[in-house]
Amino acid sequence: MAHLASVRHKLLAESHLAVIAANVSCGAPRDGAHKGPRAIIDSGIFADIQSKLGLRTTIEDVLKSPLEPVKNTDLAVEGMKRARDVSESTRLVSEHVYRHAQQGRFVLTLGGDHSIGIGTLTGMSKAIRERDPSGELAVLWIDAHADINTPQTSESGRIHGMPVAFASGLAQPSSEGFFGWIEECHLIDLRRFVYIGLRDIDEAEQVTIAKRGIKAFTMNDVRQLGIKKVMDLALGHIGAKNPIHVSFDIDSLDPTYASSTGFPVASGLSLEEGMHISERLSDSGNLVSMDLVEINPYIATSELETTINSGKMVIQKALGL
Ligand SMILES: NC(=[NH2+])NCCC[C@H](N)C(=O)O
Repeated sequence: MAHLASVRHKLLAESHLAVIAANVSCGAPRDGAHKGPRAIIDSGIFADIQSKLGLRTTIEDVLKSPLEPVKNTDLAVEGMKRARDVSESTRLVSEHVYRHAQQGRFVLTLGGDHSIGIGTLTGMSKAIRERDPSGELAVLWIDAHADINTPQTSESGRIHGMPVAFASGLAQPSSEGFFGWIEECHLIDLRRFVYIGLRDIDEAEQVTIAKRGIKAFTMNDVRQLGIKKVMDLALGHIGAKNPIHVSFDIDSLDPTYASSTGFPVASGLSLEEGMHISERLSDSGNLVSMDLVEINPYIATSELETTINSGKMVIQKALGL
């Protein structure tokens, strides 16, 4: 039987894979990402994982019925479109993630647009702090986009471009209280945060990354250094002991491997490079949770199978298969 490498982390007490279907698309301008989780689940990936790894696998939907795009809530509140819906759905994601992580389970959250990262990062941060006060959560953000806009800097007002800002405290709750559920104990520390795959960064995001000294490997860096060296440096930056959460946006991959997504950007990671990232994380023994986001079955439908297959491969490698 294959070995679930990540179970080695001391914080993972149970042989239990908690899959959270974050069927949320209100953070993105286009509808459809809320169908991403089912598309992945229906591919049969978990039956495979369960039988090969002997893991108990549970699957939970975050929203009973996905919120429909509602025109009149589409107006921006203090720079955020659909603030109420995204605040509420990410709060639910955070609670689900926290509940499982607190029990020592590996948490895999399927998106959904990337706003759900607000929920996964905050839920994990809180759980890790409680379980091991000396161990701080580290985050690897694999993405074509930096998703670190604040409501003030965002040109689109879409919250899937803001999760890193909300989860790190750079973005503040609105005066009406949206995202007011995020407390100090939920926040991640950007000193233990690394980007890989960036190639479409807004000007204000560039400034934030430089000003905060956030570790970032763009696609140019990946081409110059090679993915192996990039992973050596990323893991070195994080430190050998800290538990790791990886937030993998499918659009980090080149559109050849993943075009069923809302914001594909040319010249991305090859599938092999994506799998290398997962494999290295699994081998580190420190991976405790993962997101796979932004698969949108309504886009490039003829390429959906390829996109899902790419998603499956990066998940399987991360779990040690
Ligand atoms: N998760 C994503 N696909 N993010 C795309 C964000 C695009 C742009 N930077 C924005 O803030 O609107």
